[in-house]
Amino acid sequence: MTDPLLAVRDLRVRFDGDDGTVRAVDGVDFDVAPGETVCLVGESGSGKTVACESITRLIPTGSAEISGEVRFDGTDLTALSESALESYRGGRIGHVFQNPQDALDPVYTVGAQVVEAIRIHRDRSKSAARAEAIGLLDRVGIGDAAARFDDYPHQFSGGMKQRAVVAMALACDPDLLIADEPTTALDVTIQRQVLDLLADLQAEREMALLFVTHDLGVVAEIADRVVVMYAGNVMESGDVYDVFEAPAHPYTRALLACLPGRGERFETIGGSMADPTDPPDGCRFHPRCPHALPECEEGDQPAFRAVAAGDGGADGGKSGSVEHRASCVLYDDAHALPPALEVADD
Ligand SMILES: Nc1ncnc2c1ncn2[C@@H]1O[C@H](COP(=O)(O)OP(=O)(O)OP(=O)(O)O)[C@@H](O)[C@H]1O
Ligand code: NI
Repeated sequence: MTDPLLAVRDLRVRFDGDDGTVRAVDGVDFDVAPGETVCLVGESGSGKTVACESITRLIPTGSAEISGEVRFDGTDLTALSESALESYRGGRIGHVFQNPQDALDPVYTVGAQVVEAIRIHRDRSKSAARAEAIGLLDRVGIGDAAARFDDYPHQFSGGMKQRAVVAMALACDPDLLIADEPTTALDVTIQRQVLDLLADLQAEREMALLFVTHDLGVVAEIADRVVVMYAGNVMESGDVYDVFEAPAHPYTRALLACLPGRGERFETIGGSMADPTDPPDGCRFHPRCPHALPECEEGDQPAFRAVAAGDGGADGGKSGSVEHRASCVLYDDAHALPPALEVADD
């Protein structure tokens, strides 16, 4: 396959808290290829945000201990100094967060903030940057962008603020856009528009998109590849088609069974998220897993195994470049269990 643009290996992020060490991300591996859309999914608290924010070290390192490798276009970002990393942040790597409010400064006009996002990494005259900013605001769907340029954030609706934040993230034409639940804070009707905008921009700019969501409907729609996280670990990853057609890990199956329209029931996963200060041994999901075996309770999170070919990747070639892998003993050589073991009644 093409060399990944982003390769995350054994990423671990720990916070020291009053109640002990929070193992927010506990050995995560995933890749994002150039121009690819990768969705990170998982229940609340599974470590999606922390994993994304560690890529460009947006997490203050004073409070967190980050280890592992984050290779972006061949450079290990974890080894860079703060100032070297700043040239990536908002440069080749753009970010869009859940709440546009947090990304905009209320005391500056929207236009000035887009100009600033352009000029921080690029040598542009004020007038050239202004023209570029208006073009960007227009592109993200802000009507009459030249007139709205001098508005303050409070004069924008929530959806327009998020569009402006997207414009800022695009200011330096990033190779990778990281969007962490970018539509969650918006009204439902607006969510769709912002999602469509991101999908269009991704295609038009051939930009890779790392998209965090817990909405599997959105994943099915936009992802090329899906990475399923639980309790700071990746449980399963693969081409979105393979993972949705033939979810391998019991956790993924349980998540998918929660999707309306999948199977007979619309259910929730029983039990609660593992305690990040004291996660269970073995597979983090075993206390909630309907298929747990005694060996699932011991040791580390199981190693990744390739999920048997031909279990649903019925398209044969299409998804051939992305390996479908699961961290589950059921895919271990010792267990020749049929991978199509059902969780939901579908
Ligand atoms: N600054 C911090 N200090 C201590 N613990 C933290 C900090 N930030 C996150 N955590 C903990 O790390 C774990 C992972 O959090 P994270 O926000 O990455 O989850 P998430 O998958 O993004 O969830 P959500 O879907 O709710 O956004 C949680 O247990 C959270 O409480
Ligand atoms: Ni989050």
